[in-house]
Amino acid sequence: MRASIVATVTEVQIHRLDADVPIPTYAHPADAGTDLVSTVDVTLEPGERTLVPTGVAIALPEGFAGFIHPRSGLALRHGLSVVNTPGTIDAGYRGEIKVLLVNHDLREAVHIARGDRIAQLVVQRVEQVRFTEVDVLSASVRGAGGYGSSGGHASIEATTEGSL
Ligand SMILES: O=c1ccn([C@H]2C[C@H](O)[C@@H](COP(=O)(O)OP(=O)(O)OP(=O)(O)O)O2)c(=O)[nH]1
Ligand SMILES: [Mg+2]
Repeated sequence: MRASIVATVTEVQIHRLDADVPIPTYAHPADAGTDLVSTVDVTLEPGERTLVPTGVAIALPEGFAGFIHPRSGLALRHGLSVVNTPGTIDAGYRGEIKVLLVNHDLREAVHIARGDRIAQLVVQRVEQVRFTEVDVLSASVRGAGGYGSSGGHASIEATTEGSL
């Protein structure tokens, strides 16, 4: 019989700078992200970026960070994304969470209304490390290979001709 896994929930303090903003919740069990809303009406012309307030400030425990990701539906329908995706919310940050939105659509403006869900916040455990300088790094299988060194950038025509 499989042992049941009980998820532990980490409490995070939240302070609303705007009383109308809902406390973020997860839309479905096991969702990674909880949506953030805009507290302003704003229009982004094609290619434009703007910093959007969300009306919330949080106090993450040490050892955690928040990451602001785009919402895929808005990205698909409107080309709306986050410039610095994922935006990093440090555990020590007590200011208002803001989202640096960008309109990647080449033709259409994106209209954001106050209360619209504009991005999602993913809270994760993070590590700090101590860097130790060495003259030669430990060996690895990958070595310095990167930027497509493992292949996978052949055209679709090439792969359908059996070059997988
Ligand atoms: O999308 C973002 C990114 C950052 N922040 C806040 C929380 C974060 O803790 C702080 C600093 O972010 P970051 O380190 O990315 O910015 P920086 O340009 O390096 O500024 P700083 O010198 O203040 O660290 O700004 C946001 O509200 N939204
Ligand atoms: Mg920084």
